[in-house]
Amino acid sequence: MANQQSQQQLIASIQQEMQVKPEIDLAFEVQHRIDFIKQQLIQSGLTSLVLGISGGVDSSTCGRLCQLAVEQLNQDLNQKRYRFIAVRLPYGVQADEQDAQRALAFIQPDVTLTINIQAGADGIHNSVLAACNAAGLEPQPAEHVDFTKGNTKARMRMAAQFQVAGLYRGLVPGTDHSAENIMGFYTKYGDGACDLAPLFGLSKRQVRALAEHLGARETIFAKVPTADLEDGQPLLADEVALGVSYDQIDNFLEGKPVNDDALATILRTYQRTIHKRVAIPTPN
Ligand SMILES: Nc1ncnc2c1ncn2[C@@H]1O[C@H](COP(=O)(O)OP(=O)(O)OC[C@H]2O[C@@H]([n+]3cccc(C(=O)O)c3)[C@H](O)[C@@H]2O)[C@@H](O)[C@H]1O
Ligand SMILES: Nc1ncnc2c1ncn2[C@@H]1O[C@H](COP(=O)(O)OP(=O)(O)OP(=O)(O)O)[C@@H](O)[C@H]1O
Ligand SMILES: [Mg+2]
Repeated sequence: MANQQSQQQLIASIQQEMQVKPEIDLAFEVQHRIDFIKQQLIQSGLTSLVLGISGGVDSSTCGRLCQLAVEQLNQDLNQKRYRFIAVRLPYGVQADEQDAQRALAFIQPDVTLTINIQAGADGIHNSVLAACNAAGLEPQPAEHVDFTKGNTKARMRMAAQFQVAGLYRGLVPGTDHSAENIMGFYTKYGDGACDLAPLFGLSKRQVRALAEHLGARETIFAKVPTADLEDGQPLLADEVALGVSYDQIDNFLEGKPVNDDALATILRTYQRTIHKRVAIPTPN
């Protein structure tokens, strides 16, 4: 009984932290998030937004919101002061490149850059392995090596976006929403590193609904989510990696019924990833 009560309290506190509304007004959410982006840009004194566009629904939605934000700012000022820089960041040739091109066509960014992260990611990855080997550290299983290399790819994308932002007086938005945030399903200081997170407070299905409302085609708003980080498992679906469906995660966030297995996975994963959501620990 006491256990049940403490689990209910834990669920309620996570739901409160994630800030997802059970129902949303799409037009309101779109303008609210555009206003947030505009305000962050004005407050920073910077003039660009720089975001990686993968072809997935999260960056498509966030990218379109960014483009609309700079257009509104420029219109208000009656001059072209602000711009959105979309960045394609393939590792070599991306298997779903066509989706990325469709995303760019939907976003209509002011500027598009393509930066191949393969040389950078391979370079640091191979140097790390060589140094560990030279020091006599024990070799790790191939799958584990590939998994950690995947996080290096995400951090290489982060480095590229922040360098563009540094060069062109920009902010780097992140695409993390509450369904990823609750699961800590992002690379710490990789795609988790950003200056603002315009999609926070939305479940995955709400992000899809925003994309559809913004005029995205079904190929974009219904695309199967993938981090696509591992060499050995290209286009691995998030839901396979997570061991739970976004439908169940969204139900949890929106206060709707969730099955017992999904609930256990969500609570366990939330607790395992607390370190990603808190401030960096420091001694007192
Ligand atoms: N308890 C603890 N307290 C403080 N720090 C702790 C910690 N446990 C790990 N850490 C630190 O965190 C590191 C592990 O975190 P991290 O490097 O993020 O690695 P990790 O969480 O193990 O992996 C990232 C996961 O996010 C997924 N991902 C990444 C990027 C994008 C997307 C996407 O949806 O597109 C998904 C990826 O597929 C993978 O499943 C450890 O190496 C350690 O430095
Ligand atoms: N190949 C890539 N090119 C450019 N940016 C990328 C690439 N892969 C990942 N990113 C960046 O990292 C972010 C995190 O990836 P994530 O997979 O969570 O989002 P997504 O691909 O936009 O949507 P989904 O989660 O539905 O696949 C992306 O939103 C994007 O900003
Ligand atoms: Mg993706």
